[in-house]
Amino acid sequence: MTALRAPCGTILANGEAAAVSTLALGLATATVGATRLPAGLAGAEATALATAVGARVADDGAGGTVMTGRGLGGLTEPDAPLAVTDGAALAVLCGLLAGHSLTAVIDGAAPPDGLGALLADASATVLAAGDGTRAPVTVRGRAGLTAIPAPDDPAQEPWTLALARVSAGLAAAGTTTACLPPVLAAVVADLLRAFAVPCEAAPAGALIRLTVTGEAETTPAVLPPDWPTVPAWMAARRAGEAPVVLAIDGPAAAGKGTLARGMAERLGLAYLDTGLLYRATGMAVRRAGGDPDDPAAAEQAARALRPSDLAAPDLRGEAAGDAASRVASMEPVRAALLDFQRSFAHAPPDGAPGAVLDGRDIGTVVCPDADVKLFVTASPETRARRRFMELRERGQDVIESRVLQDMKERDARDSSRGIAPLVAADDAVVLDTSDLDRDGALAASLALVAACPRLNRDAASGYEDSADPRTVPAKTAGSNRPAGQ
Ligand SMILES: Nc1ncnc2c1ncn2[C@@H]1O[C@H](COP(=O)(O)OP(=O)(O)O)[C@@H](O)[C@H]1O
Ligand SMILES: Nc1ccn([C@H]2C[C@H](O)[C@@H](COP(=O)(O)OP(=O)(O)O)O2)c(=O)n1
Repeated sequence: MTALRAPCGTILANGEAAAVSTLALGLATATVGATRLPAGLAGAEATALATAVGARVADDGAGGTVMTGRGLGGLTEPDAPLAVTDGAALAVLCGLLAGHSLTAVIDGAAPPDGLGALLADASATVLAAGDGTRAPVTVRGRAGLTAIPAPDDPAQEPWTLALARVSAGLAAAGTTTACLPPVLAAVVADLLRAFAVPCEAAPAGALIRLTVTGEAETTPAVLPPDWPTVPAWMAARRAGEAPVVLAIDGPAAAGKGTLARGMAERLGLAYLDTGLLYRATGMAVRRAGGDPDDPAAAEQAARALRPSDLAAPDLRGEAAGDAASRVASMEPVRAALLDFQRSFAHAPPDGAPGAVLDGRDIGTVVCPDADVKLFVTASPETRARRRFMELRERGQDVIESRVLQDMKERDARDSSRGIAPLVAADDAVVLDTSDLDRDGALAASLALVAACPRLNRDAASGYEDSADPRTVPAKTAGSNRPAGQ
């Protein structure tokens, strides 16, 4: 497997996808009952592995696979070496096997550094050939693993080992924590929840900390053919519930608007580009012949602002951006625009079940209680390039180095102002889009929304009413106790 695709684009690539696929088959084989794994998760290698450790595997008739597992601790000892072509998948597999009283040889990929030591902490043994970095690997597992503590600085741990710790933790008493990159964490959290494994997600710097409860009573998951996807809870939210608020902040041309619009469209939410309010205010001052640095003129323009002013055709240009950045540093202007933004968030137009707002201070000032906070960023050079291309496509005659310089000045002004400066909220997830295309950034953000603990908890009853049963985890049949117990 080279990639795991969400409906909106590639969500995990290469090793990450192989590791998630292995975790999925591990969960399926450790659950009594039938789980349908979509085609993207159950490739030939995963299917062969599941069969070799005792799961029953059948075609689901739609390109996917139905795996019938034997329960936690119920895997059987393979009678031949297991073939794994990816080192991350190998690490996850070793973690899964570590909780079983069996010995297995795994051949193919090299084990990641530190895997043996990590699983030794859980009381399992991993023996690697030669210098310990080459295949084959022998795992001697045992029932009743100890949960492996996270390292002192989890951010320094490679994600391969963090995920191996999660897979070993499924069979260990107590909780296991692992810090993973946001998209991977969200997909893993979604997968664990689909099998009813208790899992909490919380931001930890640029990573997400997952806290996973081991020895949980799992139930067979029903994963939709296009998993990973956003669960149906958004559609299932009932009238009268507090609107969902998604706050997206970050510097200029980081991709906030593109992302916010995409999320609003996918989730059926209303969208407010709050930068437009400041742009319209700045341009109103300019059009009246005033100076955007004049606080009295700026406040007056902010108070006089009407929703129809946001449709003015000249608000997207750099002149408007510059004027906006100037009026935005004035407290009375911000106060005058605050009500408009909060009303939009708390009573979204057209009866939408929630709102996405993008700006600079949504997560910190406008909506500090937002359900999900993203701080979208990218390197100044990347952002300047994007803005340059955007302006050039609009027929404007611009010089890239000048755009970069203007952007750095605006960043400095937005970040250093005394009031509502551009900073990430403590509880925001930082999403760096420098190496993500539009689809990748959207997929990552939707996955984060899908993993938001509060929204998932709120949505628990909504699942039952959902018109789309594909994302409803089956809660009725099966458990993770081995058959006959
Ligand atoms: N992830 C991305 N990769 C490449 N280009 C992007 C990405 N996100 C946005 N863009 C482009 O960059 C420009 C700025 O994006 P925009 O969403 O307006 O940023 P912001 O709202 O943060 O100022 C637009 O031309 C947009 O199409
Ligand atoms: N919530 C907000 C939104 C924008 N601003 C300011 C900061 C920016 O310099 C200007 C213009 O913002 P806008 O998001 O439209 O600008 P970019 O598209 O990111 O270049 O307004 C703000 O201070 N608070």
